[in-house]
Amino acid sequence: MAEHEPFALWLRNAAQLVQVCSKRELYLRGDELQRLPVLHNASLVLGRDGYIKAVGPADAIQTQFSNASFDKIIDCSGMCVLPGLVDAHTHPVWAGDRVHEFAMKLAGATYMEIHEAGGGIHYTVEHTRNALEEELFSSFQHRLLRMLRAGTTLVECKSGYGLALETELKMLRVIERARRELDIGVSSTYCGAHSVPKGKTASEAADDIINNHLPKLNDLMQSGDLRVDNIDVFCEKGVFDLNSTRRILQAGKDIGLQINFHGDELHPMNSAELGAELGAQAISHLEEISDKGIEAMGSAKCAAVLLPTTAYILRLNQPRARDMLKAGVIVALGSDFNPNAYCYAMPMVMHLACTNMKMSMNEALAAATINAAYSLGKSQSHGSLEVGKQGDVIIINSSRWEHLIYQFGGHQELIKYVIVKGKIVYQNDRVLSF
Ligand SMILES: N=CN[C@@H](CCC(=O)O)C(=O)O
Ligand SMILES: [Zn+2]
Repeated sequence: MAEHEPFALWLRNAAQLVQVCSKRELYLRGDELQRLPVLHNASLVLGRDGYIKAVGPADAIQTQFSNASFDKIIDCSGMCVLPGLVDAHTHPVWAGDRVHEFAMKLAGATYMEIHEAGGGIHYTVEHTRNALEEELFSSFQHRLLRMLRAGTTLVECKSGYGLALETELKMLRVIERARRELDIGVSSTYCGAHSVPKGKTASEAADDIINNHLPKLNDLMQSGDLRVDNIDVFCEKGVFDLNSTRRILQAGKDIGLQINFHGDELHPMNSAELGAELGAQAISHLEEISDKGIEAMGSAKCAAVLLPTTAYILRLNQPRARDMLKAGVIVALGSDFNPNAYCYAMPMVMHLACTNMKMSMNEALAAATINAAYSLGKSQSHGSLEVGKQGDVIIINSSRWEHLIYQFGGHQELIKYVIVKGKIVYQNDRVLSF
């Protein structure tokens, strides 16, 4: 079949083209992760509508598109083409860094000791409440650009440094603006239950969220002013207990939000069991998950969003990735970018997942693409290189894709192009020479 219409991009002759999925799978788990579909000497065509039109052997694509015109052709000889990376968990809108707390933690303070002394999330809340919306947008935009340069084309972004309605809405507006104006995919999460505001109990904070925050959010969503995809709660000892968590998540689900929350991070809370029961799309952290929780998440197809940077920085127990994979849990990865875990780069996250959580490189890549997209309810359109999917692609300057994980911190030089919805949004022309 000859193709005549003009196309946006022809990525041709890639040494490897890593599809991740080839049968429109919405997630990969168990044995499916042993081998990922990788085409050798392959090409990919992106349409002007931003979607993938063809993927296949270079000579077949050459024949099929011999009469077509392209806005741009990239010769990918010696390079690899992969799906854009999906970062399934970030807190990227805030003011005031916490480098001083990093020093305290290095000196032995725990995350909760700092939190209970009024630092941690509380410190960031204070600074974020005082920041102008424009300032928050500007620093957020800069962070998104850095994520993009590290290969992320779709990112989950949480509110949660307001706690009070006014600042939570300010953060969600900033996220909404980025979603509308910037060339990066955004999944927006309301995380008003990130911490219990000073002067309130968890139950009072839950009442405020259910009676005041969520109805307002619902109005703004209905009027089209705001799009919010997910609801999050920090379910943790000394933060939101299981009962308050359940009430908030259920109320969020009732207004159409996907449940995607923090659970079983520092203490076993039975969060995994709760999430499975409520039909959560995903639960993050899970360093302290129970055996029953693993089983429940596997059966419920609730994604486990593992965050290797958190365990690394806070010196926590590593999440039990191997047990989860063995039990058929859908494992995804996120950077957890926040003032505690200051890491933008999914290639480094994948590396840590391999070294510290004992995942294979195939498992890590699937977790940072199709499974991360699944955790956001977006794997129909994102997370793999298949015809009909959104054209989110990265091209790396290496003839074996595994270098993206192997070269710890090397992604800055390796990533040559980042393409979002068929548009080149980053091109790295850095020349490495002495
Ligand atoms: N654990 C709760 N929330 C964040 C940390 C946020 C913060 O410390 O500012 C996390 O996922 O690691
Ligand atoms: Zn988090």
